[in-house]
Parts: sequence; structure tokens; C-alpha cells
Amino acid sequence: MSRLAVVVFNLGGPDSLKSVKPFLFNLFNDPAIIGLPTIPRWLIAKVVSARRAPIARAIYEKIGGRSPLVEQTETQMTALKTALDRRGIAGEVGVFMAMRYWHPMTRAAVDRVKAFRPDTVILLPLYPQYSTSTSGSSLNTWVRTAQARGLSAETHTICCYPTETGFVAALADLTKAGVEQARPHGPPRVLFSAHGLPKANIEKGDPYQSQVEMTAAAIVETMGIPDLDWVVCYQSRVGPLEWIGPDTDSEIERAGRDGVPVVVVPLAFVSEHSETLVELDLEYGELAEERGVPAYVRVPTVQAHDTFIDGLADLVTRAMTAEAGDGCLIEAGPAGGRLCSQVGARVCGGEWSMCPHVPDQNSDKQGQ
Ligand SMILES: C=CC1=C(C)c2cc3[nH]c(cc4nc(cc5[nH]c(cc1n2)c(C)c5CCC(=O)O)C(CCC(=O)O)=C4C)c(C)c3C=C
Ligand SMILES: [Fe+2]
Ligand SMILES: [Fe+2]
Repeated sequence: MSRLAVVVFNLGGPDSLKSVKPFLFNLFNDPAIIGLPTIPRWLIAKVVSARRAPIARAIYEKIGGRSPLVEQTETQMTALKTALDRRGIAGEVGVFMAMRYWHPMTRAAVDRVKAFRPDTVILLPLYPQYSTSTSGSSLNTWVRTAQARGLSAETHTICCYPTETGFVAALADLTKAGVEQARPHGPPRVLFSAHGLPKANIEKGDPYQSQVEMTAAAIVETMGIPDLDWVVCYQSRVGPLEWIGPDTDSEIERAGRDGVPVVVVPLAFVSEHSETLVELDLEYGELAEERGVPAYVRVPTVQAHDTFIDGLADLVTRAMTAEAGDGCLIEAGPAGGRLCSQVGARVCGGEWSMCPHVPDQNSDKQGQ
């Protein structure tokens, strides 16, 4: 009987206030976050994590002293397992989680998957849009750790799914409800808010920003609301580098000046955590009130929304039948999806190469 292991990846988050500093150290010590040689990176990570820890602890204190990301991911895993079982995949299916910066981390996940004795492994980042700093880092770490610990099953990788039909339908559904809630306060402006990235990463060819824009355009198209006012913006700037924009906070200020209600849609996160529960709900909620925004509606993340989970199950079944030699990197779209190798990403000699820039077909559709 064949055995399929699906591994889902996310960032991870501190499970107590004590683990905030080591979590931040792991994050800043990642070469995908700070691209310096080992020793200077280690030193900078020590300094920056110590400096950031009190700020981050204050953030996590507001949500019970820990990140809810692991529990949220467990709920998604259970739903995905049910969806895959419903599809009648022959053999045993196991769903595993690998977090990048806090437990359960990659090494423990590799050992669990190895003990499961899979014939096939599907790697599924819970980041719809590919960035070297998120999916790239997780997948590289997986490939290296699996090699080091002797996990050698056939592996297929899903790089990203910025316009996957089920994912887009879930967000369109949630956003429509948000727009209806805001409408009595005036014609709403939808702020599609994604986690930001330093500009330098995009200049090196990271496709994240163009994939975020593709997601936003696909949601708007699916909603089909004529003359909808919308914009893509970026939250969570940290450090001294220049980050991509516009910033979510400046968009909230603009909405205040224009006197329009806002509907804030997190489209690069699929679960709730500090970035949504604190930054969006508390910090930006307060800013909106201060700036006289007539209504502030925050749309929930997709979590275990039926169509999202179904979309993930579709990706997994497609990845199972894709050719292993391709690296099987899937970029799924409403048109049926294509192998990501067509947009250039592949696994080269066990090392994950950067996805080159995806042609930005949708930027001219961005509304204001
Ligand atoms: C699409 C998702 C994400 C991208 C891209 C990303 C890039 C990125 N992040 C930092 C620095 C921090 N991120 C922090 C928290 C955090 N980041 C993401 C996702 C993306 N990051 C999530 C889901 C979370 C929340 C984790 C949780 O609460 O469980 C933090 C810690 C919190 C804080 O101090 O504000 C930092 C720091 C950089 C530098 C970066 C790109 C280079
Ligand atoms: Fe982050
Ligand atoms: Fe943040």
C-alpha cells in the first residue's frame, strides 16, 4: 500500500514570552532574511533579536503571550487530511507540519516523516505567494535536512498558488462580506494588505510582490463588484532597509483624509497570528479611529475555509501526478495551473533556486 506524506510549512511563532528572543534570533540568523556570511550574520542576529525582543514581547503579550499559529495550522492539517481522504487517494495519507523559526521545526518534522516511511512526499508551503524569505527558506531547509537525515522518498514541491481558484474564492467570499458590512458607512475602499519585504529582495528577482498583486487582481475579478475601490499595500516593516509600499498605515491615513470606510484583507497570510490580531486589529484599528476613518472592517484569513482547503487538496493531487524530474513546482491559476518550471523555478541539484520574476500581467488593473 502506498504511503503519501504531505508537509505543510509556515513561519512558526513563540509559544511563550520566554521563547520570543530565541524565535527572533532564529529568524534574523536565517541567510534568507539577512544575507551575510555566518559569523557577521550570527552577530547581527544576536544584537537585532535582543533589541527587537521587548517590542515583540509587548506584541505577543496582547494575544495571551504566545502565537496561535501552530494551533491554526493543526486545524488546517486536519481539514486537509479529511479533504484528501474524501478524494479516495489509495494508501495511507499523513499530514505533517514544519515551522521555520520555532517548534515544531524542520528537523523534528523530517524525523516524523521518515518514521512514517512515505513512498511520496509533497511539500506544501502555507504561503500562497512565493518569497525566498518564506517558502524558499523553508524548502531549502527541508531539502538540506532531509538529505542529512537520510529521508530519500520521491519528493514533489508546490512552490506557490497565488491565483489558485479555491484560495481566491475563499478570499473573495470573505471580502464580499466585509464590503457589505462597511457599505452603510459610504463606498468602501478595500486594502489588500500583505506582509512587506525589503525592496532589495524584489530587485534580486523575488516574485513575491508580483504574486501578491496577482492574488489581489484575481480576488477583485472573482468578486465582480463594479467600480470597486481597491489598493494593494504592505504592513510589518522592520529594520532600516527600504521596504516595498505603499504602507498599510499610510493607506489608512489616506482613507481618513478621503472619508471612506476601509475593508482590510490580509491576502498573504492563511491564518491568524501577531500580524493580524495585533498589527491589523489593534494597531491599525486604533490608527483608523484616530484618523477619522468612518468604518474599519478586518476580513479574517482563510484558515480552514472549505474552498481554500479543497484548493490545497487539488494542488496535492496534481503534484502527486506531476513528473518528479520537473521539480514539480506548481503555480496554479484559474486557467488550470501550469508547472512552475514554465515560470522558471526548479529544484536544482537538491538546492532550491530562486523563482525569477513572474511577468506582472495584473499591475495595470490595480485600482485606487
Ligand atoms: C508572507 C509572509 C511573510 C513574509 C514575506 C515575511 C518576511 C519577513 N519578515 C521579517 C521579520 C519578522 N516577521 C515577523 C513575524 C511574522 N512574519 C510572518 C510572515 C512573513 N514574513 C508571520 C506569519 C509572522 C507572525 C508569526 C507569529 O506571530 O506566529 C517578526 C516577529 C514579530 C515582530 O517582531 O514584529 C519579524 C521580526 C523580515 C525581516 C522579512 C523579510 C525579509
Ligand atoms: Fe515576517
Ligand atoms: Fe508586524
